[in-house]
Order: sequence, then structure tokens, then C-alpha cells
Amino acid sequence: MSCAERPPAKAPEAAALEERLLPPPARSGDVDGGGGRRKKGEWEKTYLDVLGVCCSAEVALVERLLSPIPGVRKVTVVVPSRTVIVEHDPAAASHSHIGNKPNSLSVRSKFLQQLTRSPSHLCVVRRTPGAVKALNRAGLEASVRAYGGSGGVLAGGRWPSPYVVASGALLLASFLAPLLPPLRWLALASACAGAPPVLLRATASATRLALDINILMLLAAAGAAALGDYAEAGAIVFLFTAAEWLETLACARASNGMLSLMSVIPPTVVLAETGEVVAVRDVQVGAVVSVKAGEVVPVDGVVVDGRSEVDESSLTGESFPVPKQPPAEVWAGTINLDGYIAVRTTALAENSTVAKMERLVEAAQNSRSKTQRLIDTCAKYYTPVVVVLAASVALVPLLLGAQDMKRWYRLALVLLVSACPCALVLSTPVATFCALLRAARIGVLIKGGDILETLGEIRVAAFDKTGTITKGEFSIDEFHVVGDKVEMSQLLYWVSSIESKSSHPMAAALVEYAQSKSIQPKPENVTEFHVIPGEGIYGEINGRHVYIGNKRIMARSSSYTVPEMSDQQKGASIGYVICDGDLVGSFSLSDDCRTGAADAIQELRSMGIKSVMLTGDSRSAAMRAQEQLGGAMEELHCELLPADKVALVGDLKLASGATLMVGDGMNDAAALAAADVGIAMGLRGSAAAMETSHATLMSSDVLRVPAAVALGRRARRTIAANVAASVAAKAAAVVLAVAWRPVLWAAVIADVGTCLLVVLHSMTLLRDPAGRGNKEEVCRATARSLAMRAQLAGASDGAAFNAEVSGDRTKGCHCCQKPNRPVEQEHSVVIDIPLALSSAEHREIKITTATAKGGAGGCCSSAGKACGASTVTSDAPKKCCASKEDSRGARVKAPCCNKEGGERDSRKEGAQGCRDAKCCSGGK
Ligand SMILES: Nc1ncnc2c1ncn2[C@@H]1O[C@H](COP(=O)(O)OP(=O)(O)OP(=O)(O)O)[C@@H](O)[C@H]1O
Ligand SMILES: [Zn+2]
Repeated sequence: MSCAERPPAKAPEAAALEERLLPPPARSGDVDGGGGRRKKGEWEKTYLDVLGVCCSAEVALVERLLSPIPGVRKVTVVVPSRTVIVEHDPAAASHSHIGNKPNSLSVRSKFLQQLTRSPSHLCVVRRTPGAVKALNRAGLEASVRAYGGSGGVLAGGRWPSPYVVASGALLLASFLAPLLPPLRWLALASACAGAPPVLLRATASATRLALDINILMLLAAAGAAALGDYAEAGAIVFLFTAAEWLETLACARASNGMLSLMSVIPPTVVLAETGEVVAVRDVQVGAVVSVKAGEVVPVDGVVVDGRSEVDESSLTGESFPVPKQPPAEVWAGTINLDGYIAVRTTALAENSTVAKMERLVEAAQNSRSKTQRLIDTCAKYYTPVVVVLAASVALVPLLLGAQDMKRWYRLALVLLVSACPCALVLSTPVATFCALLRAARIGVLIKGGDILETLGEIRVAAFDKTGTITKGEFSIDEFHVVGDKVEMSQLLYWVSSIESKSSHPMAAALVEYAQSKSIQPKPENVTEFHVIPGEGIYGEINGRHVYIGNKRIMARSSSYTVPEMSDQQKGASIGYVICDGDLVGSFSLSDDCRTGAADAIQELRSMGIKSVMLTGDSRSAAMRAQEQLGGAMEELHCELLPADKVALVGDLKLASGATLMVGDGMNDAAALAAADVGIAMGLRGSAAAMETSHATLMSSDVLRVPAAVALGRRARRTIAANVAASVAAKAAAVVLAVAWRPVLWAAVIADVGTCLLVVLHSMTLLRDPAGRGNKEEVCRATARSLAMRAQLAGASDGAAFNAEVSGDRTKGCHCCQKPNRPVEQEHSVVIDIPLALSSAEHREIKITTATAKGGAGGCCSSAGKACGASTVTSDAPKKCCASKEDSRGARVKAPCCNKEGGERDSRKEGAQGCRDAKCCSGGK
């Protein structure tokens, strides 16, 4: 059996497969804590599809049934996806269930087939047949889900149960009763035919003295039959069971979406050196595995050999191939498209990004939002109140000797049917579930319904600059020796050695710069190292005490005053090197805004959200980013310490309301936590940020921020509509019954119909909002993919590349042909620098910019390179790299007003530095 060739769709021989997927118990039992193995005594999770879970009423039942099973620690019921997650001790469970395999071979082989496509941890499957049996005995229709597979029984195309079919057919036949009166008995038969599964569940919940929809419906049907309304009784049972079936289908679609997110990691990997095939969970950190074209990358790691393009959409939601060559990072679950790569593992399978993502999504879906908690509390009282009401409607008129008792009984039955708050209870979780799923698909991991709802309330968005608005890829503009204490080579050696210990984006640029001057860093010679937040770093090398950082660090470590900036240095970040109290070097570096950052901020503005920049970098660097954004930020705060950022976030919350903070999680973890919603940037960003922030952007596409806010708003609207619909439907059914006449089947339709409606309406959240086609996405994708390819191909000359991708610029966007129009906008910008450092500088500048802007200008200006955000149509004045005026008439020099179209030559100054910039978006 060759595991290397993994035919995902075909099911190889069942026995061989079982051998592979279900290792002998001895092996899984003796795992130790070492290496890639699971630790002894760790809990495992098994996922069950439980169709009988309809609303929160069944949650307690499921828990009661499963908790007593030995080895089961925790039972979690996810109502919207009808999933039960059983956490159990594999050792205990396997002890009591050795050889105890799922009963029917057909079911078993069916899901063994699914296992071929699913990850490793599935040996647990056979250890919980007890759970499945217990649930099925209570009529809950449970089955084990192949984790990561394409959905257990829930997978689409499931037919209605024979009970539903029989009930429907009999009911239909009974409609011929006017022609042949005895046929009316068929309606009663229809009720009986559909009843068994309902009866099973009703009994299960009656035994624990709970009142659920099954009991209510049975009572209503029995009542109707007792009153002689056989047709009504049949209709109640049939409508109820049929609606349940439809709802299951709908839920199946939603949860299938979840499963496709839990991507398809192969169970085995091939070690590159030996060709040996090992289970993915046994792969150690540092092992090199080979990944052929078309295969799924099985582990997180770095490419050490080969070259390929990888589809990362399962993680980032961005559907374009990303070129990879050493030493690029790759992630488990992404697809190697067209080349061979060897990957050195950097994390165990269970710690891979996709595994963490799975855990987060799962936890998010289990968490209850405040709306949901409120509704659940109301629902708890609703049912008993309505049942008591129904009882009094039946009994009081009887005691008073009313005439038309049949009418009163029917009214009581209508109330009884309306007593299940099913739709209301489902209104929030299903919508939240779908929205979270949608968010994950577009590469935004949101940790729960509460955060989703808060996202919809956001009024201010604060952005960190370095690594969030900008790429965090600095280029060194200048590097000087100051004084004659050291030589250049010595200085570069110190700086690069100490910087190799820092994770700040500037560090990488400085190390690279030294290497380009043939100086190799020697981090091992750095005896002491620490980071001074907001200032820079300190290191001891060969007995020297060296500080590297901004002007604050200079003030701290020397008696020098900050030298005047040269003209060349305006708009850059300036750094100083201080050795034993003497200023020995200075450098300047700059960084560019990310593609789409400007559009993201414009989009937020169009949604009525104010954008603010919070940066630890210098004022000039902040201004430069602002220029590149076309003046989109409404406030700039610079030279901030991490604590200043926290304080500012607090101020924004007070002044403007719900505040969103987007950061790369390096120096703004505290600010992210302080915001109402903190979004950490990127796959590349620290993994810790992913776990501590409220939400994570899996790609570096800032445009996902407005998308996430829009999704939050949509989710809130959907939930509100769901709640309104479910309340209105109940009210309408009762009003109709009181005002006109009690029609039982109408009440049933109002009940189960709204349930279905709520599910279907929530599922619209899974789709893209109307009017925002995929075109925009595709445009951006192609643009970026092309840009990256060009980068990899070493396109040294931007011109050729631009010509290739830009097509006919005058027509507008090359992919969607929308014209790129310059947009006039005027707004004031507040620039704020903390008082402590500079003289109180707080001024407002009126900036009018004409940008060929995404939203209004052409769908893909965000695509930058391809579509040319910088394109200016013929009627707009062309004044390349023009300067603009601030309100005082002072000229603010634009170093390169829009670089989207080309690359900046860092050695040249200002406008001359703009190579191929189809410029002037900043010009008036
Ligand atoms: N490793 C380093 N080497 C040189 N300078 C550094 C280093 N780390 C920090 N600095 C200096 O300290 C300043 C503040 O750093 P900090 O990390 O707080 O903010 P930032 O990353 O520049 O900006 P942002 O807050 O927008 O992410 C930097 O602008 C830089 O001048
Ligand atoms: Zn219900």
C-alpha cells in the first residue's frame, strides 16, 4: 500500500485502510510526551452528527445521555450544526471498547471512505459507539462524523425518512375523503405513521421531566384527533417531521461549509531524506518532508528545497497562488499547485496554524453571545407561560360552562403548538454560526458571537502603522558613520549582530543591508540583549554597550542632541547607533503602504467609521504613510509608547464609541486587548497574537477589515430580522386563532415554517453580499499574484512588468473595465504628537486629494499594480509628484506621491526617486 499516492476520492480496500487509519490500541496507548506524539492522559474529541437536536431543549437531554459513559469528560452540543462534541479519555474509552466497533459495516465503511480524506486523529471513532447507541436509543439519529471529512450523515442528498414519506402519502390520500368518506381514516393513519421518531424523542425528554417541541406537537396531534379533526392531526405530524427534515438539509449545507474549512490534511507524510512514510502526527519538528505537485502541505514549515506555487485559500481566503521558494513559510492545509517542494517542519501537527484555527472556530461556535443568552433566558420562561395559558384557555371556559367548547379546545391546542420558541432560539446561533463561517472563509477568524456583534457596532478604527498599514518591509535609504570612533565595517557588524536578535521589521532590513556590504552578523557574540519598547534595542557586543533606536533612545543613552534631519531623510524613519554613550552612526529607512490599505480606509469612511493611525514611529514616517494613503486617515498619532496606544484607545472608546484596533501584535498587544475588538494581522504575525486577540486576519489584506465590519453589521441585521420574524409569526398565529378561527395546521406552519425560514435566512450570511461580485476579489487576486510572480522572477525593471499587467490603462481597470475616476475629497486631519517629546504640536491640515480610488473610481484600484490606483484619466491634471499645500500655505513635500505604479529608487530623492510611478494622485 502506498500512502504517498493518496487518491482522495477513491476508497482503497477497507481492511488496508482500517489498518492505516486505526492503529492498534497498543500503539496509541503507549504514547509518551516526547516528540511529535500526544501526551499521555490527553483528552480526545469525537464529533457526532445528531440530527435530532432541534433547539436548546435537547441539549440537556444529550448531556444526560452521554455524561454517564465511562471516560467521557465533557459533552458540548453545537445546536446550529447539530453537532455533539464528546471529549473523552482515549485510554479509558479504548479500554472498555477494545474491538467494539460501530455496528453496521455499511455505516462503517461509509465513513472509512470519508476518512481517506481526513486528518489523523480519527482512531477515536471506534471508541464511542456507546455514545452513538445511547443517542439513537432516544431517537436522536446520531452518527460519528469523520473529523475533517465531508460531513457524516449530514452530507447533502439525504432522503426524508420513511416515516415522513409514509405520513405524507397517507395524508395526501386522505384528501380524497370527500369522494370516499372512509378515506378520512387515512389522515389518522398518516399521523400514526409519522409519529414514531417524534414519540421516541418525546419519551426521552418526558422521562427527564422536560417539555420539548416533540411533546407539544404530539399533544396537539392527539388533541386534534380527540376532537375528530383527523386531517389536522395528520397535518401536524407531517408538517412537523417534513420541516425538520428540510431544516436538517439546510443545516447540513452550513456545517458542510465548516468541514471544508477544516481542511484536508493528509494522514501521512513522506520524509524527504529516506522516502519513509510516517503518520503526520508523528512528524517531529525539524523533519524535512517532501510535498509533490497537487498534494496538500501536511505540516507548517519552511521551504528548504524546490519551487512552487501554493494555494493558501483554505487559510487566508485569498484565492490566488502564492509563489514559494526557500526560505518561504508554508502552512499545513494549503495546496502545493505545480512543483516539488521540501518543507522543514516548524510545528507539530497538532500545533499547526490550521489546527489552532479549527480549535478557535469551534470554540467560537460554542460560545454564546449576549443576545443569545438573553433569548435563551426568555425562552426558558416562554414555554411554561404559554402552556399554562393553553391549559387555562381549555379549562376556564369549561368551568364557566361556555357553549362552544370545541373552539376553546382548538384555541388551547394552537397555543400549545405555539409554545415552542424554536425559531426564536435558533435566530441567533444559526446566524452567528454562518457569519463566523463566512468570516473564516474570507480569512478573518472571529472568536465568538459577541465579538461579531461588536464588530457591527464599530465607530472608530485605529490602525498600527508598521506591518499593518505598511508592509513592514523596510529599505535602508542611508547609513552613515558619525564621528571617527568606529569604521563602517565595525558599525555594520555591531548593528547587524545585535539586530539579528530583534524581531522588529527594521531589524531584518538592517541585517540584510549589512550582508549586502559583505558583513556577516554574529549574534553569538552578543552577550546581552533587550528590547526597549517604543525606543529600540540594547545589546552588548565584544564588551561594548550599544543602543540602536530612535531619538528617545538617544536621549536615554547619550548626551547628544538630535541632529537636524537632512532633506533626504524627511519622510523616513531615522535611527541612531550609540556606543558607550557616543553617537557613532545614523541611518534612515522607509516602508511602503500595503496594497489596498488606502481603499480599506476609504471603505471604512464610507461606512461612517473614522480611521486613526497609532504608531510608535516618527512623525515624518507617519506623514509619509498618510501621503501614500491619499490623506485617508482622519487622525495621526505618532511616537507613541505601547502604553500611549492603550491610553489613546481608551480615549477613542470614550469619545466615539466602539473602537476597533488593528495591529501586528508585536508592540500593540495591550492596545489590541484594550479595544472593543482587537484584530491581529496575519499568518506571519505572531502565533501568540492569534490566540490573544479578539480576531485574526489570516492574510495581510487590510481590506478584510471593512469586510469583517460589514459582516458584523449584516449579522446583526440578520439576527434582528430573525427575532422579529419568529416573534411576529407566533403572534400572527395566535391572533388569527383568536380573531378568526383556530386553524391548527396554520399554527404548525407558523412554528416550523419560521424555524426553517430563520435557518435559511441566516444562511444568506454565507454568501457574498449582493452587488459585490467576486470580480473585485478576482481582480485583486490576479494583480497580487502577478506582482508576486514578477518579484520572484526578479523583474528588476518595473516598467516591463507594468506594461504587462496594466493593459489599456486609459480604458480603466483591465479586468472589469470600470473607468478609474479621480475622486475629490476634502477633510481635515489631526496630527498629534505626545507633548513630552516635541513642542505641543497639534494642528489641523486641510488636505484635498484627487485619487483614482477603488470604491468610486474603479473596482480594482486596490489592485494597485495591475489596475493602477495611480492612474489618472486624461481630464485630471498630470503633475507628477507634485507637492501639496497645507492650510497655512506651507508646502508639504511629497517624496513620491503615489508609488503604486512603480518602484521607488531609494537612492534618489523625492520625485526623482519615483521610478515608473504613474503619479500625482496627490497633485492638485
Ligand atoms: N530593532 C530595532 N532597531 C532599530 N530601531 C528600532 C528597533 N525597534 C524599535 N525601534 C525604534 O523604535 C520605534 C518604535 O518602535 P515600535 O515597535 O514601538 O513602533 P513601530 O513598529 O515603529 O511602529 P508601529 O507602532 O506603527 O508598529 C521605531 O520606530 C524605531 O525607530
Ligand atoms: Zn424546537
